[in-house]
Amino acid sequence: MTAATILIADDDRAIRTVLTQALGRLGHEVRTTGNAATLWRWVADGQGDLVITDVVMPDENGLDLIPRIKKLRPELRVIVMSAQNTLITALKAAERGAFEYLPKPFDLKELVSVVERALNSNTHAAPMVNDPNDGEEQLPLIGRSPAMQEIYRVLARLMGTDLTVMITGESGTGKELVARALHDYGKRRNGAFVAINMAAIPRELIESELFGHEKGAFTGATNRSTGRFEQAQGGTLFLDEIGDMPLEAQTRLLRVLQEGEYTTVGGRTPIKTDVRIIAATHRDLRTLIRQGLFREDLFYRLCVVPIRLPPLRERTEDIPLLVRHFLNIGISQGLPAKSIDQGAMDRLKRYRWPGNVRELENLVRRLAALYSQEVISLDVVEAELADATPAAQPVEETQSEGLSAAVERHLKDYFAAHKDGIPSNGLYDRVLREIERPLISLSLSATRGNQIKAAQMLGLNRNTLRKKIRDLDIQVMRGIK
Ligand SMILES: Nc1ncnc2c1ncn2[C@@H]1O[C@H](COP(=O)(O)OP(=O)(O)OP(=O)(O)O)[C@@H](O)[C@H]1O
Repeated sequence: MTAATILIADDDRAIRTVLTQALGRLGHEVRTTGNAATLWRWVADGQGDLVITDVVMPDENGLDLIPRIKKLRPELRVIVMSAQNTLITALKAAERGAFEYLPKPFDLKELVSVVERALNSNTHAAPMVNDPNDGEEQLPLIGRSPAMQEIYRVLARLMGTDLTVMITGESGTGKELVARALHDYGKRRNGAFVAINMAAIPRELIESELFGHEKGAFTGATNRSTGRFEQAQGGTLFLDEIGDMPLEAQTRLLRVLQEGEYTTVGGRTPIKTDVRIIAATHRDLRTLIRQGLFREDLFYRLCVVPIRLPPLRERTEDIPLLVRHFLNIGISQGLPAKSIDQGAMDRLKRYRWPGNVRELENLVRRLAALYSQEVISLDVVEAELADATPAAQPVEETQSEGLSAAVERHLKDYFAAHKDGIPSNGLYDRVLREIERPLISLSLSATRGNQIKAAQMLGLNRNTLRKKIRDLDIQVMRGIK
């Protein structure tokens, strides 16, 4: 990388110092200021090869500066850093033509790599998009955890595109909300957003629901009917619970994705489609593929951009914000204003939330509607959670999850059960033994105790297997299955 002049605007002196040192060490000349006006003066004077700017500064919002910079010097790249870590900030930065958006606190290594990318990539100007959302801001997604930040950044990058997106995540993690945000803030926001849930429609009707049918196409088809593809023309089609789509419908969908046209059920004339597809599932599609229940070719067509929504238990720092958000919704619906004390909040953060944000939303609604106290305390939350727990673990979830997801689930509980989340030393070997023991036992029982066959099946040397059997203290009983 050749030495460049980097202009930095941030009202936080510590950040200016850290960046000056880190970028100076790479041989760049760094100029820093605590306000937007100075930054603008430098840019207008033709100085600098790259701009790094904060959003909230004493004199002007850094995001407002970007369009002016882009107009005057389209080739100048702007990196935005912000502690206003919402989807809207990420979107605005992308829409106004920022090269990259980094939520604060940022990782210095990442910042350096973004700077390198900005300085090395060719300097054609990023496309300018008008900001559709300068007015009232209603955040579409709540949460400022690092996990959600990552989601916002991916969403912001996707806004100018029509790429097919596959959203995975447990039930209630906000998959539909993300699909809607992609539509509402994307290129197709003036078209329709049409959602169809594969699990909620009788299997034999799915094709007709998707593609429409002609009069007389099947018993009961007394009239021509339009399908969701037609309704979503020019907009977005959200295929929810795609893992539940019957194989025949999958084949038809694949053809549509390949050829860009379809025929109605019973119809012959091909109809061109102009629909952006977003699919979602809470199931492990790779397992379904192995079981022959999902087409691998369709999977790759749909999975152009995969987005994994983390379960709520992996972003417990979002819980206070979500609680406040749902309490506010309650107030707007006429429920009394309430707050939650620290003990109760801590308990909510420790709970597993198998039903994720939806479960939290329902709980907060119950708390707001059913309890008279203004401040909700721990005992109330305990009572509500005790009621919720038995039905909370979705059986299907554990049945369809893959091995690595099951191991991950167990390990998370294991970490969480230790003080400060730090288990005692020697964890690696302990965990491997836990996995090796059932693997070897089951292999031996499958081969009726025949160690030669078991070693072959496992792909282990016979002596290695024997040693493992000894070390792991596994009982070998010949002939018993
Ligand atoms: N980040 C979030 N901010 C605010 N509300 C959220 C968030 N995530 C989810 N919700 C709310 O939680 C509920 C469930 O979200 P959504 O229906 O999008 O989940 P899902 O993953 O599609 O669930 P399912 O797989 O069961 O269909 C909705 O009421 C949604 O508004």
